[in-house]
Amino acid sequence: MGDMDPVKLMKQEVGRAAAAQVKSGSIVGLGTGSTTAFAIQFIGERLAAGELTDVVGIPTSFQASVLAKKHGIPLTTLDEAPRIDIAIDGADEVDPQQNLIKGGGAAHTREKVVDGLAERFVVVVDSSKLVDKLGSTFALPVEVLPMAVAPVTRALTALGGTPELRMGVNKDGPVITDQGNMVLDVKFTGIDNPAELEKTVNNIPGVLENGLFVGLADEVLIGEVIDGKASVRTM
Ligand SMILES: O=C(CO)[C@H](O)[C@H](O)COP(=O)(O)O
Repeated sequence: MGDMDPVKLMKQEVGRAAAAQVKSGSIVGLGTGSTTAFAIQFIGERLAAGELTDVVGIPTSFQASVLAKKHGIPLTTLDEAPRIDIAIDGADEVDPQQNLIKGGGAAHTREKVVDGLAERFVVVVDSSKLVDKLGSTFALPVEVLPMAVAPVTRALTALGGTPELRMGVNKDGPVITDQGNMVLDVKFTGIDNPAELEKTVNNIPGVLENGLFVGLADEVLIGEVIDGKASVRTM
């Protein structure tokens, strides 16, 4: 196990467990983020070892496609693929009903398309992501057309949220998504009805998609480190 940071270790083991679920001949939705990055790496390793054949990926972001190429996973698109057998993706919060907040990497719009189409959507998280109520630790990411940032900010404030425009790191100005839009991170003091809020927010003109994933997850794999030993459990 070495000296690997425990959070990284949890992410690695949960990524490995998700990659082990991929079968030969599958079309795989490839999520975004540091946990899914391990799953992508292990799918690539299984392909290279000949343990898996005929696997193609559908990336949920530019970053996922970069990683897939690096690890030798052939890619396809939703235009070409007749189905998605399994999608593997991370989350920023998971509640006891397996509802999620996603979008910490500003990729939630494409992620919802791909994860939502998958026959089986497997979520990979470390135990720090588990919450009793969504919105208690993480602000809700909302992708917004740049020309609509001001009115959408007002509408989200009227809903009781505190929106903040996500700013770039090592880049002046706001984060720009893969679609050329901006992201408002909206702090709520706990979300009582995620299904209703998901629809209400998406109904604001200028909103492309928000990070509430309600009723989409089929399985949540949780990485834990107990007494220095990494393990994976299902929810
Ligand atoms: O939703 C996401 C990207 O938009 C990620 O899946 C989420 O932010 C979790 O990332 P990580 O595995 O790095 O904690």
